[in-house]
Amino acid sequence: MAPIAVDERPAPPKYHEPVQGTVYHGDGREEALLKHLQSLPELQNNPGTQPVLDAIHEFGKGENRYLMSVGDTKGTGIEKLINEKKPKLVLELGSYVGYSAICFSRHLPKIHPNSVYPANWTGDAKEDKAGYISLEKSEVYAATARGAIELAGLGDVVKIVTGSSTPSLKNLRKTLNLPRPIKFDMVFIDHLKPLYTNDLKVMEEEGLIAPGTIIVADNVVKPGNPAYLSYVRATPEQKRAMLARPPLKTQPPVTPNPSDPSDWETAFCDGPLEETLWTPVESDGVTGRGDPDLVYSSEMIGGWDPYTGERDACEVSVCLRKESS
Ligand SMILES: C[S@@+](CC[C@H](N)C(=O)[O-])C[C@H]1O[C@@H](n2cnc3c(N)ncnc32)[C@H](O)[C@@H]1O
Repeated sequence: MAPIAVDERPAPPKYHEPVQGTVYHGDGREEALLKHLQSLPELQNNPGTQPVLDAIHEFGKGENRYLMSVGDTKGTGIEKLINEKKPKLVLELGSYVGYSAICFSRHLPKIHPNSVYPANWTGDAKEDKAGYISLEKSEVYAATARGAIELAGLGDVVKIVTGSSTPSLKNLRKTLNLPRPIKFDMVFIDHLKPLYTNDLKVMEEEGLIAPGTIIVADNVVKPGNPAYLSYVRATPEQKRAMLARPPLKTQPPVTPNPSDPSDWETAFCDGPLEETLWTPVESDGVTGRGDPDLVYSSEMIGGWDPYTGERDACEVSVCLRKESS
């Protein structure tokens, strides 16, 4: 595993205290954000994507306006990755108000100018499809995201699917009328932290993740996700041994993050895999066994929360190959 890629830029200014344990979404701020964006004269008439991202970020600086977006520092690292790896089909878990969807999807039409985007997809398996599919549980947040994405001129490029992620993933091919196999080139996981591992396993089973897919998981330092890191850093042998054990009916104690930040690079390489035998209730009864034979190579991209100045990172895992068991 490569070391944490250090972001050389200074930490962003601190606009809010850490929000954990407080109400930091769902109190009307997302609807207020949409109204605000739609009221700004400079965002009407195709302003491009950056002014919309800047306006979302500015709004989030206000009192009780913190937004749980990926933000600029981690976002820039992922944008670099997109421009380097040139994914055609990108899947996101957790749209929220659309910041990451705008930030990442804006590169697709430049990289793949001749491809067909979701607004014009047909069922034709031979079609040269590109696009950004984003899953969001909340109708309210999805409405804000759609509005912001329209203002950014990306309405044809991004498709938001509302509903709980796990059943949405099970039904995704049908919902989007996509042929099988349909592998996504990149997946951005940024929804409910305990769901990361179960949903990753569901995507493996559904063939949405396969050799070549790059998976970027946000917030693996703040608040952290030891079970997820253990899964993507485990060997096929470790995963097979784990699957031989019965599923857990209750959530086991969550393993804490390492106390020394320099340990992040190697932490969880032999981590709490047993925690992934528990399926959160939010999975709506869909249990993922996953494909233990998939081999990943992982590294972290460092950055900061865009408003609190807390250090955070994304785990970038490349699916290298499928080992025969
Ligand atoms: C951290 S925010 C996403 C931020 C967004 N990716 C960005 O960077 O702009 C997490 C989002 O996941 C959504 N979410 C939570 N549980 C979900 C589930 N089971 N299925 C789909 N979305 C879910 C929340 O409603 C919230 O909008």
